[in-house]
Amino acid sequence: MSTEELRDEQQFVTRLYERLDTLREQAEDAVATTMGQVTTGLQARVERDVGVAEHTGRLSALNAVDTGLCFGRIDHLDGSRHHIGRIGMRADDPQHTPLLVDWRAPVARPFYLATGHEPMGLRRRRHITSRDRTVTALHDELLDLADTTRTGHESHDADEVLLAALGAARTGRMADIVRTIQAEQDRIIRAPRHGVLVVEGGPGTGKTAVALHRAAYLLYAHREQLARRAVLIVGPNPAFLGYIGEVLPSLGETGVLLATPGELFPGVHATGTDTPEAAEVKGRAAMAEVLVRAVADRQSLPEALPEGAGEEGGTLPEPALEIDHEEYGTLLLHREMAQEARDRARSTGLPHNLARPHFAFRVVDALTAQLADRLGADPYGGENLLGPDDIAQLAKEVATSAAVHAAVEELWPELTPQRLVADLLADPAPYLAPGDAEAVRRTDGPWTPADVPLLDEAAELLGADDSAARAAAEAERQDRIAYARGVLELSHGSQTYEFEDEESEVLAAHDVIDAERMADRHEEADHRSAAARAAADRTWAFGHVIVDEAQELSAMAWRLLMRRCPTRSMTLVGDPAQTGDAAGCGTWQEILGPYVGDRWQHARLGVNYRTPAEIMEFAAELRRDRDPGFEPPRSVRSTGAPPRETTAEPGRLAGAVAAAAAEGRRAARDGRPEGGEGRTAVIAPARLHPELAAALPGVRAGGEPDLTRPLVLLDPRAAKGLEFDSVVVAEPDLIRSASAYGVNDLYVACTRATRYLAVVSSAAG
Ligand SMILES: Nc1ncnc2c1ncn2[C@@H]1O[C@H](COP(=O)(O)OP(=O)(O)OP(=O)(O)O)[C@@H](O)[C@H]1O
Repeated sequence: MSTEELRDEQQFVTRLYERLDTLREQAEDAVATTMGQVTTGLQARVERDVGVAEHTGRLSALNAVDTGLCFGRIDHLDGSRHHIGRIGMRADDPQHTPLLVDWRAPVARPFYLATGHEPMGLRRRRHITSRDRTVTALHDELLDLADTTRTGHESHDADEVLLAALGAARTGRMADIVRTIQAEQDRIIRAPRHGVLVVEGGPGTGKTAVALHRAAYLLYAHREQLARRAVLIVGPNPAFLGYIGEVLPSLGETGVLLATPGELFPGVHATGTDTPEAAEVKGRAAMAEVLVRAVADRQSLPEALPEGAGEEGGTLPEPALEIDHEEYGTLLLHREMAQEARDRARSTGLPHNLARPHFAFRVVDALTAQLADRLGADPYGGENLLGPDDIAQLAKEVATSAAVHAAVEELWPELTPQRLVADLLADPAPYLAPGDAEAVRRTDGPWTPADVPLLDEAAELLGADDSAARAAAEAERQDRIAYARGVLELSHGSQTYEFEDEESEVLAAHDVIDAERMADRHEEADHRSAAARAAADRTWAFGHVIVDEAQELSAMAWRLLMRRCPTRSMTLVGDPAQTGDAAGCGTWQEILGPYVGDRWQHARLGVNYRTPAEIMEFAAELRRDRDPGFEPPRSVRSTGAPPRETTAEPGRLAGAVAAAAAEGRRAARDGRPEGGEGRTAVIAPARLHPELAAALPGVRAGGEPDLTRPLVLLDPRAAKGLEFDSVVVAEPDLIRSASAYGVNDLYVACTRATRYLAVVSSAAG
């Protein structure tokens, strides 16, 4: 190995870290100075907030990229070269010479795509491996086959760096793949932002990794728009979100909201669970229609008055609502009057709560006319004796009457989504077939994830009368715009935090933003990040939405997500063979057709980077019972070790699982020159957890699993999207056949391991 090359590279990397430290210090100073500014007046506060947000954003990006700051170099045929890293950096010289190219910059692309066949102008590609700030290895690939110069670091296996990454001990937290993105993945990561892109691929093909790197890429390429509108990433459960939560920060990106579908209705914590039947019924597209009917049914008409009631003291000729006006005595709201008011209110096309004032207005109008007839009637049969002023006064007295308010409330109540959905679930019989109604009936208990799309749909149908709040917000915004004009002058010299590669310009604020957009940015700086504000706002429109495990979402959940993304700029990743939830939709066309017709793109990933070939073949065989032609993705590695299948004596399951887990932990640890004990998971049906937890060291049953512990116990559904060095699957037949699971869940469970899989069944007996 050429020590000279290594030394030169180390010198360069040391220089990069020195520059990083300087930039960091500058950002820290800038944060401290800006925060310490004594401000008086709104303009000064806005200026300070803009500054603090800008500097803290830059500082957190700089803090996050310390590990593996620079990981590659490309040498061009013309003799020029670029170092590739997590962020772009320029030297502190008058020319701002580029030092490090951001991996997302177009200049960096050949690092990921060039091959001997298509070298893209490259002579050589170098992978730089470091530990902390020390360069530990170089791997060079020669792309110009005519080149005879050698560095002594030529890699004999082009996949050496990739295989080392794949074989590394797992930590319970997903790592980024920025050093080793493969060509098929790179094309998806950098696909255009607009439109819907579906990424399909079997287990371990990098769908999640690609989706996260795509988010980072889009935030880089469209920072202005996406920083303001934020990116939403939807994942199946909280454990999964915890598992992927560090990838984007390690790429210097924080403007992203991670959420499960059950977390997308602000103010509601969906802690309950549904039976599979209930979740399936609640997820059907037909529930949207059910909610429309439920709302319409709450816009009611007067029923016949009881015998003896009414003006003449006898049965009324038609149904009417009796209203005891505080001053004028009994008023009668006839069914016909109410119907007319209801028709007019409905014809506005407004949501229920917003149409309510229209209904109330008509009712007041009709009752005023009734009262005027009564009070102003000419005993000699002439015209009504009341003038317009008298009638206006009467209308006021009708409109402010508590009794009239109560009548309006009875016929057209103000509704909250929570009340509507709770009432519907308590009494679903009028809307659903008997079996379905039985499945969803619930009179109390916490909200469930499947309730959330119903609540959101209900919120759409009901609307909230927030006109006063909106008017106030708009007035405030106009103020900010006025002050932003002043700030733009002041920030003449400030730059966005693209201190990047040579492709991107160094943009001064005044070049790219006008006062209005600046005002919006100030609003963000004022309080929270766009992602935090988006989390609290049901009507937020995200700049881009990424859905992982997209095959799990119900039709109702899709309706919710589409509302959050009116531009339909979305990336959906999933694998229909891993669908567990009965509410999960059918084909992509069925899912997307109602929203975008056939205008969506499809990309497929075909290489499994996680699961060794032997384990993958075993898992695929499980599916072939049902689907004889099933072909899994091709594994990039093989270990030579087939999965271990053991049978426990009756009553000894826990002991056998514990023994397999202990062996799994050894397998996770052994033969690692770089150290690390790895992670092991026992995946078993939830009802076995108490018994198994008692036999597994340091493991608890119930609660959110802590994936950073060396050994965890998981339900098959909770294992979705995760990975471990070693996995023990307990009672596969139970997973395959239990009503709560199915063969897809067993397939998911068996494809989580990077090294070792054991399957433990109880002997029949
Ligand atoms: N190019 C790559 N370089 C290094 N590691 C990679 C690469 N692509 C994928 N991996 C690794 O492969 C593993 C599987 O990736 P990921 O979880 O994204 O797959 P997936 O398709 O979402 O799987 P599943 O559908 O089973 O959840 C992860 O450890 C990921 O880091």
